[in-house]
Amino acid sequence: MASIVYISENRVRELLNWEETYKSIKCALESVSKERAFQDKRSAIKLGNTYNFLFSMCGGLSDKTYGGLGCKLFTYFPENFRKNEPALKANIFLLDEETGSLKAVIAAAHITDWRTAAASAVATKYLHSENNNVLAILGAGSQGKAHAMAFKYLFNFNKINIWNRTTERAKNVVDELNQNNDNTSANKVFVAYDSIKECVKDADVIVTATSGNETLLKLEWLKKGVHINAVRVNPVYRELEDDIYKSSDVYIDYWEGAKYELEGIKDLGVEFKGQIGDVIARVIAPPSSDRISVFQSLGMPVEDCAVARLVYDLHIASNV
Ligand SMILES: NC(=O)C1=CN([C@@H]2O[C@H](COP(=O)(O)OP(=O)(O)OC[C@H]3O[C@@H](n4cnc5c(N)ncnc54)[C@H](O)[C@@H]3O)[C@@H](O)[C@H]2O)C=CC1
Ligand SMILES: O=C([O-])C1=[NH+]CCC1
Repeated sequence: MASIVYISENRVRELLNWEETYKSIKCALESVSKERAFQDKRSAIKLGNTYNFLFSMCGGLSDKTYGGLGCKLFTYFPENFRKNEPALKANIFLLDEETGSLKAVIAAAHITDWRTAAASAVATKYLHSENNNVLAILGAGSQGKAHAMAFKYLFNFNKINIWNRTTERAKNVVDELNQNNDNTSANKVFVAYDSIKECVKDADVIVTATSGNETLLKLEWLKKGVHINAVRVNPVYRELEDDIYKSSDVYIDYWEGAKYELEGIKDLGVEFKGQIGDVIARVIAPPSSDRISVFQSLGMPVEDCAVARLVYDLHIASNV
């Protein structure tokens, strides 16, 4: 029996790059439109009388380059910050597609950040073709930071505004991103804001990536034709006010998840236009440029399979 490979968070960080992550996630998103994705909604188990959860996301993606079979197990323990530990801990179990044997266990917190940011980037590419000058990000946590890096790299926005509930955190993240981007330029690309209204005022694209229960974004603040990637996943609380959903073209990643996790948005009378993969595959049209578009992201099991396969192949190729 072949030995089982373990790939740590540090090793994943060394291996991943935005070009390949983007391509693997585009493949995963498109696969739902081409019957190459085998997956269901994520399962969630509440752990007794706590706010702790254990989730699983299992599936298979059929593709020569990015195909994989696997399952991501992750926990969300919101009180972990008291122990100086991240709330989300994740591992992907990658299985052999021929035999079902376990091939690798891959630490997946970084994968989750990067693949989610890459999914927003693919959605932005296919739903919003023009004017990528100013990006606004609400939330300077792991997702907010990964989105800032991905969108700078993949689109080259001239200005990336970042708001966080505590401005101190937004400033720290902005300083770190500017340092890594270009230490010498007087015009810094990343700018911290303490007002959401000011942060999004000139934005062509917006990302919302917080974990609070408040509605953050108002329709009256938005530019015509703006594209929004709404990353927060919660069946009850939403970061965008209801009027935004009602006045926009709303796209999703996969129907199986949306049926269960996005009921609250459907209850507003919003009809989803379809899956991003259907736009990539030209089964449905993208929105017209004067409409507000929303990508309501849930995160799909096959995204994890695609990036796990990528990480595994890169690890094996550079480990000989
Ligand atoms: N769509 C997808 O595929 C995925 C979505 N997510 C979602 O992304 C969101 C962010 O996750 P992470 O960045 O990993 O978390 P994190 O814990 O690193 O960051 C959370 C952010 O939310 C902010 N926040 C907390 N309470 C707030 C409030 N009441 N008002 C405004 N901001 C508040 C914090 O300041 C922080 O910036 C979560 O809602 C999570 O469910 C996470 C992974 C994948
Ligand atoms: O797809 C994913 O991994 C997650 N979605 C929401 C929290 C984590």
